[in-house]
Amino acid sequence: MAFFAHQIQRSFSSSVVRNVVIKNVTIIGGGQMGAGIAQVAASTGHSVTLVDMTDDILKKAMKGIQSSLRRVVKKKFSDDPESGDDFIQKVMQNVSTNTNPAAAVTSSDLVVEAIVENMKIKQDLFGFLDKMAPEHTIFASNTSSLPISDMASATSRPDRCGGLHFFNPVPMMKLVEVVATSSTRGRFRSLNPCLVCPGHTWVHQRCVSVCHGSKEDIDIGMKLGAGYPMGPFELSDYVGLDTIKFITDGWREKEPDNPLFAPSDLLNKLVSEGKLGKKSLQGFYKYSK
Ligand SMILES: CC(=O)CC(=O)SCCNC(=O)CCNC(=O)[C@H](O)C(C)(C)COP(=O)(O)OP(=O)(O)OC[C@H]1O[C@@H](n2cnc3c(N)ncnc32)[C@H](O)[C@@H]1OP(=O)(O)O
Ligand SMILES: NC(=O)C1=CN([C@@H]2O[C@H](COP(=O)(O)OP(=O)(O)OC[C@H]3O[C@@H](n4cnc5c(N)ncnc54)[C@H](O)[C@@H]3O)[C@@H](O)[C@H]2O)C=CC1
Repeated sequence: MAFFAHQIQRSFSSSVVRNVVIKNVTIIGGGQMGAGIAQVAASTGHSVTLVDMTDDILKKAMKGIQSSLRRVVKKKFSDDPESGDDFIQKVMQNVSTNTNPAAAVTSSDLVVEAIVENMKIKQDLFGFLDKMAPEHTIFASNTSSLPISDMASATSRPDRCGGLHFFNPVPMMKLVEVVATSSTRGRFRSLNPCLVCPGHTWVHQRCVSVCHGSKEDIDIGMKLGAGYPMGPFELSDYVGLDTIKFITDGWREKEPDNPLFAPSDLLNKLVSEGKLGKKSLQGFYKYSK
């Protein structure tokens, strides 16, 4: 988890940004990714404001952070549970919540958006926050698939916009893709200038081909045969089927003839029924709370 501070501060190295000390971090979107990013930022001593649309969502996010921290301290403080409790308390004190994004960015050094995977909604958010946040504030997106430069174009600070693509579950995954744009490249140090994660096509292909084999067989085969921790259907449920659909629909718009992005009736059906995966307790599989 020390990764967060280290990674962020080393990555944003434009002349505008180089001397900014990142202390106050605002995360917009308190879903599975936003809550995880808030957790790692708070665990590394940052003062975090987590923003979402309702208090209920934020309450759920805070509960999720607390239970994830309990899992973390069980290992980290296995010999000293009291220190583990202190750690959880300190981290939780570093996180506040707000349903008003304008108020949440007034003293922010870094904003990370982790809202729905939709360009228009992300652009509207960046455009709005641009008017509210101080000049030095860096805007980052956790997008899985959308071009950062298109989001940056909605702001007056394209040289201070980038991608910070965390992986799910954030507290466990050590990889963060740092995405530069043409305005930041050279000045914005990028660890891995990967713009799009082609792994999703693989997941998508499996969705299209489920009619040729059971999902259970495919998942078990990939776990036993390829050593993956989750099979493609389990992983899709874990990521969220709405997110998977947003990603693949976006790619199809760009490359309508590419068979890799052909629509999946099964995926569309599940999403239209509100079966979004683990977060809604039903997707390809059923889950209990
Ligand atoms: C969509 C995008 O744009 C990009 C993406 O993110 S794609 C998705 C990338 N993520 C992956 O591929 C995840 C693949 N899955 C995995 O790595 C693993 O299944 C997993 C780490 C999620 C869970 O591991 P597991 O062995 O299957 O289950 P489980 O036993 O519950 O967890 C293993 C450990 O991780 C811990 N853990 C799991 N999730 C956690 C969380 N959210 N917070 C804290 N700890 C967690 C557990 O407490 C457990 O700890 P112990 O070893 O001490 O028991
Ligand atoms: N789920 C995953 O495995 C991964 C997702 N991502 C990306 O992270 C982003 C978020 O994904 P998830 O956390 O899975 O989604 P999610 O559906 O769990 O959470 C999104 C949250 O954003 C909130 N929200 C939506 N619009 C908002 C707005 N205008 N203002 C404030 N809050 C708003 C929603 O209420 C919801 O709580 C997406 O861009 C996704 O592509 C990136 C890596 C992995």
